[in-house]
Amino acid sequence: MKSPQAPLVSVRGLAIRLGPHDVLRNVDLDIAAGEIVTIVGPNGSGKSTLLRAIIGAIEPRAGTVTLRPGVRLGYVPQKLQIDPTLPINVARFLNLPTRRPAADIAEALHTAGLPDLQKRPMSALSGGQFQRVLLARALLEKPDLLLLDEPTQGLDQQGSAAFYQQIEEVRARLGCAILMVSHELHVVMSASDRVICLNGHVCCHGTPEVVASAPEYRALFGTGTKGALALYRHTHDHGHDHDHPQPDHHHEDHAI
Ligand SMILES: Nc1ncnc2c1ncn2[C@@H]1O[C@H](COP(=O)(O)OP(=O)(O)OP(=O)(O)O)[C@@H](O)[C@H]1O
Repeated sequence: MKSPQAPLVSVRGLAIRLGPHDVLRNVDLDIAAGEIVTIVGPNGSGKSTLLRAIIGAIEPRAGTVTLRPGVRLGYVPQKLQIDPTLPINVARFLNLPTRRPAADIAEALHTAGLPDLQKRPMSALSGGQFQRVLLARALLEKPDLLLLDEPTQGLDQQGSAAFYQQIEEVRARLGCAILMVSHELHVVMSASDRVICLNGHVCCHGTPEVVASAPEYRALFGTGTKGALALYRHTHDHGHDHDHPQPDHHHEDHAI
């Protein structure tokens, strides 16, 4: 029987092959309750694949993904295409595939930062509103761990920053952990307790500042985002950081 302190998810020695590609190898990762962890990495580095392995959508070639018993996951995929000619409003969308109590839907939309949009057609939403509806849909699962795959794709920098602040709100309100993938290092890092830099394997990890100055990270991304990182870092005033030890920078082959 695992203790309540066991990680929500524990990944060990994960290797994944898709077609001819060895997409992931030797990935170790733990996500603790309530922490916000961001995965960064170049295109094709296996970020989406790692999330999909965690939700059980992809079989590992080697290694294990262990979820704490009873843990609930909410997943926001990278892409969700909705036929724009389909006459479906927000409330109806959130009732698919399972009908939900209206109060639950209203609460999820509120937590996602979107009150009073239930009757709006999905096709009439802005990019930021659409992402928040997807977030609300994941929140309906009352997740212990929320997995977000590039949730701000297509949003401008201001929209992205606002979305990540909403994510912190969600964590503060629901206490769920969040594992998200992002390209926008300079924006997203400010909302993260820990950052994992992935390139088929874990290149480096640690606090945003530690990763931003790690040689492995700089080799992949250069040094150009440091100023923007400082710009978007905002003050944490609700004390949660103290509950989550922030590991120092480690090299690959160490458990995270
Ligand atoms: N079903 C598949 N069959 C074969 N190869 C695949 C499949 N899905 C993904 N891949 C390959 O696996 C690699 C990792 O893909 P993945 O989508 O996990 O990367 P990513 O880091 O999320 O990339 P991006 O930042 O571009 O979204 C890529 O080279 C991709 O082409």
